[in-house]
Amino acid sequence: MKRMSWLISWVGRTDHEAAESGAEQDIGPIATALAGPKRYDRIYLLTNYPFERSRRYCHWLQKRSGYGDSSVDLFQVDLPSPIDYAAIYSEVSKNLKEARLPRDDIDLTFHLSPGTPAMAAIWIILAKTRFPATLIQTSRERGLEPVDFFFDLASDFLPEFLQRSGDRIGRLATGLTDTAAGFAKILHASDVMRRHIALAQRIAVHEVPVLVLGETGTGKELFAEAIHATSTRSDKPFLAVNCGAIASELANSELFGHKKGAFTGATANRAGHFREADGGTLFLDEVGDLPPDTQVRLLRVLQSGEVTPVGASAPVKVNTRVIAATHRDLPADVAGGRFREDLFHRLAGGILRLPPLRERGEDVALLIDAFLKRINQDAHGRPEAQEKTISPQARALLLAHPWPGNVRELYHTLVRASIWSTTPQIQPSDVSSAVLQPFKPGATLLDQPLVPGFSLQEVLDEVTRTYLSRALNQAGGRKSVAASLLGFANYQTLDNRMRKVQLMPDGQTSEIKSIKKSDEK
Ligand SMILES: Nc1ncnc2c1ncn2[C@@H]1O[C@H](COP(=O)(O)OP(=O)(O)OP(=O)(O)O)[C@@H](O)[C@H]1O
Repeated sequence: MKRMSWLISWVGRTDHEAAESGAEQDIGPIATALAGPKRYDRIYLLTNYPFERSRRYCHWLQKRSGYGDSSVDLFQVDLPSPIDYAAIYSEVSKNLKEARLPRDDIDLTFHLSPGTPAMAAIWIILAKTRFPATLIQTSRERGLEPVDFFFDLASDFLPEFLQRSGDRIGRLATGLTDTAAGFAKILHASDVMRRHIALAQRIAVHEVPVLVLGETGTGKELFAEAIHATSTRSDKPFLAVNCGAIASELANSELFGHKKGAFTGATANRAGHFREADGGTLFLDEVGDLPPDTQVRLLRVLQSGEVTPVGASAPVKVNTRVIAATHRDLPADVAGGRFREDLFHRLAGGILRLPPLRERGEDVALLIDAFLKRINQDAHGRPEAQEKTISPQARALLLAHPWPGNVRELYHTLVRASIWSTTPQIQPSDVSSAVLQPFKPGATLLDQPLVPGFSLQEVLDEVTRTYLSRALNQAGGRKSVAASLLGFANYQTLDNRMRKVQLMPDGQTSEIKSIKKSDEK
């Protein structure tokens, strides 16, 4: 495909004056640009001067620069003032959109010099965001020169900008009531969460990638779903992928697809998750676990908006928003060379750092009540079910616990406490039995009361689950490493044990999937 090049510019005062004075020296910025070595296919001029005056300028320009009638176009743009930034931005954007820009087959060049400084500033903003373009300027002293800005608006400035404006909105919105629907599932009472929700709502409407950092179980996936549901992509797919659970040799094919025959076992074409989520959002959980070559490919996809399936020669366009998450200390991984710095910046179009539950006591209190209500509702109608309440002493124990597994752990502790308690009111002893702690002689798992409902198998499974999860966490999700930490001969043994105790590859128990289902109701 032959690419065309267009020069786009305002017609400024000095351009008009140059044409009107007929001076040979001072030919004005546009004619100076056209005197350069580059030949454009189209000269696209905007004017906020009387149209007739600018039309006469165009005739002069064509004659002077040797461009034919058909290659110079003039458009009238009405502005209330040539220094009204908002009007310049919206009128120019409208005009360029009407010209069906940006287009793959057209290289745009914006000329900064003609017009007011406000007009130049808007060209820079448009070139760095919605209408990617080369920037040039001209001056009497130096003639034509390119303008280089070594920054990327999305990765260098938006995170800071969003953080600042999000904080401001957060402060203004203390007591926020109009939380967007997608965020309603995120139960919270703390100011810190309110601020994060306000920031996330703001990020949601921007088309930037998002990085969600936080300990396990802090709600990273819940935020990702809410951001998707609040974005313009809400009617398109939301696909969650746990990168830590993908074998490294399959990561490229899983994410970017493959062609039939690309490798042994590739018996059919595969679209890959990027294309499966086309138009929507791809949630890359545990992104820090991606192998180095997949990190390179991911960066390329984010830069170009194209994926090249394994074994394919031609790239395919995709329009997939990425929200990435990890419980790892990603900046430390960048410093240690385990995660690419350029990818980190690219992913961090918006950054959310979700605080652990132990730093938000008000949320624990609210979540206890909300989860207990949900547990009672879920149990309703079962013959053995009893409506449970919680004693003040048991609640105090829950409030004092540090919750290393955060919200997920709190929910499961309440599920266990309500199943294990034999009375309608959950007592402190039920809570201390239900809280999972590292296996130590004398700890609660060894002190379980032998009462109806006790099951030795349940206790053993719980111990197994705890150790498998810890090993998977410590191994960053790599099953073979986790298996050797546990003293298993191979990862198949780990897989078998995980299946037996219903532990999902991401360290969740299968019960948590059922919370997600009930969340979706
Ligand atoms: N503020 C909250 N309100 C209600 N439910 C929550 C909240 N935070 C988390 N949860 C629930 O806790 C569970 C864990 O949350 P989520 O999966 O989003 O955490 P995560 O940070 O992505 O965890 P991981 O790092 O282990 O993948 C989910 O079932 C989620 O619905």
